[in-house]
Amino acid sequence: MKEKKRIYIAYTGGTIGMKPSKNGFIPVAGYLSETIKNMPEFYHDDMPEFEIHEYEPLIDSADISPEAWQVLATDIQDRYHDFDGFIILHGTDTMSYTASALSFIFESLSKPVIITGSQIPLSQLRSDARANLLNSLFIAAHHPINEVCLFFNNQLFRGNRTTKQHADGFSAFVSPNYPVLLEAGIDIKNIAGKKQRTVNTRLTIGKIDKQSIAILHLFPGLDWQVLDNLLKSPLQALVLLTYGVGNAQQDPELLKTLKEASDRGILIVNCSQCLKGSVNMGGYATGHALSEAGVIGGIDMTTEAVIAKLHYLLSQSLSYKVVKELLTTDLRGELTALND
Ligand SMILES: NC(=O)C[C@H](N)C(=O)O
Repeated sequence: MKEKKRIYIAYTGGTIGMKPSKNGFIPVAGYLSETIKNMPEFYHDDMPEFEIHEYEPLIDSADISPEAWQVLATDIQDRYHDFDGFIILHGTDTMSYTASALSFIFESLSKPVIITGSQIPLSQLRSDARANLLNSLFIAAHHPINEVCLFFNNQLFRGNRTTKQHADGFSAFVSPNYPVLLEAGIDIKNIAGKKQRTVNTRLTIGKIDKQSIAILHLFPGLDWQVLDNLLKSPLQALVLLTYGVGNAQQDPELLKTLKEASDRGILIVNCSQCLKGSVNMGGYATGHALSEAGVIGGIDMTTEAVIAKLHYLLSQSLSYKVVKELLTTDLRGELTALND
């Protein structure tokens, strides 16, 4: 008989393992593992062996942080040699941020890492957790894609390309600018997943700390004083959510404020408010003016990927120039390089 693959499950919290209480769903220690023990399908002959490591405390993913990302990455690094693949059980609210952050922190990943969760707890009727976890385990063992992936509602995505699009539907995630990697239907269909041999080399991980970053969503009538105040705070980077392909109001006051901030060494990244498509500051005069003011194009990265990338890059000892360059460089498949 073929030896079974071994999968490590890092259980951080989220709805998947929650229990109903009089104040709504709450994470309860031991509850998820107990529920799984009573589900024979997880022990089917075709399923891999798995070990669940429950974090303490279990959290709602609203409480995730760069410090917690570092703990998670170190945990996986410590167990890297003992397992064939890794699953992270996580709340959906910030799942795309964690998937993006881990993609950057893991600097030499050659085994599958799949992050998943659910909209309804595993123990509840009509839960999506059973399918999400069963498929994640099955895929990690039998269809490994050696990168940080996110599995939800029968689709395996590149983690750093995802965003949460639905607050209460089962199709909670989309990958607006990159195709689905695998589709779980009657068969597991490979769409854009790159198959590579799983090798047991050492996993190198990078440092990640909390950095001073802000996001500003442009809208008609935005008072520039608000932006000015934000840029006066001890800020390292600002993500500017602009219109369409990266356009902003053609107001000299705005451009002057941005130019001064970027001259002071604040990184200003231009991301579109649109879900799909890419920033191209050469497209319109309004966008061109931003690039003249020192604003960096976020290309087709999700806001989650940009935030994670900024936390990661600013945690390395890199010069402003190098960080600026790496922001627009494809590090882990998070952006479509302009010549692709
Ligand atoms: N579906 C979920 O997991 C939502 C939950 N609030 C969380 O993100 O932890």
